[in-house]
Amino acid sequence: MTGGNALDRALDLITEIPDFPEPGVLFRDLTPLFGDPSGFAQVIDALGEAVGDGVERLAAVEARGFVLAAALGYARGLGVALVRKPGKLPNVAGRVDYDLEYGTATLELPIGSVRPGERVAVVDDVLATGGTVAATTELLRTAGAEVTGVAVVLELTGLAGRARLGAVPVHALRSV
Ligand SMILES: O=P(O)(O)OC[C@H]1O[C@H](OP(=O)(O)OP(=O)(O)O)[C@H](O)[C@@H]1O
Ligand SMILES: Nc1ncnc2[nH]cnc12
Repeated sequence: MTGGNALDRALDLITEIPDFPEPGVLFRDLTPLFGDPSGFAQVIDALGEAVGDGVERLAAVEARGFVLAAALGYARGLGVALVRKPGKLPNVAGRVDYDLEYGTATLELPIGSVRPGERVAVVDDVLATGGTVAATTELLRTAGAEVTGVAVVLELTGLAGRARLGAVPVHALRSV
C-alpha cells in the first residue's frame, strides 16, 4: 500500500518476507523503518499519541520493542520496564511461558521494574497472536502495575491478538 501522508510513507517501509522464520509465515520486517530517520521519527511521534497522557512508565519486550520504547521514553520523559527473554536477568520478579506465531517463548520481568499502582503502557512493533503482549500484561499486573493500553506499529488482524487482550485498549498505527 502506498500512503498519502508522512506516517503512511513511513509504514510503507515495512517489508514482507514470505516463509520466514518458517514455511507459511509472512514475516513483517521493520528493519528498513528502524533505519530511516524521518520514518522512525514519524512512528515514534504516532506511538506517543497512541499511548496518550497519564502514563507513568512504558514497558517493552526484547528485542524490537526496546528500540521503539527507548526512543518514545526519551521523547516523553518516561522510564521503560524492560521485559526480557529468559536467562538474561539476575533478579527475576516474574516469568511467563507463551505461544508465538512461530514457536514458543518465555518472558521475564526484572525485580523493581514497576511500582505498585503505576500506570504502564506496553509498546511493541508487531501484534500478531497477542501472546507476547498478553504475557507482558500478566507480568506487569502480577508486579502490581495498572496496564493502561498497548501501542504497536503493526497489527496482524488475521491472528486475532486483540481479542486475547480483553479490555486493554489497543492502538495500532496500521492494521493489516
Ligand atoms: O503477538 P505475538 O504472536 O506474540 O507476536 C509478536 C511478537 O513477535 C515478535 O517478537 P519475537 O519474539 O520474534 O522477537 P524479536 O523482537 O527479538 O525479534 C515481535 O517483536 C513481537 O514482540
Ligand atoms: N509475521 C510476523 N512478522 C513479524 N513479526 C512477527 N511476530 C509475530 N509474527 C510476526
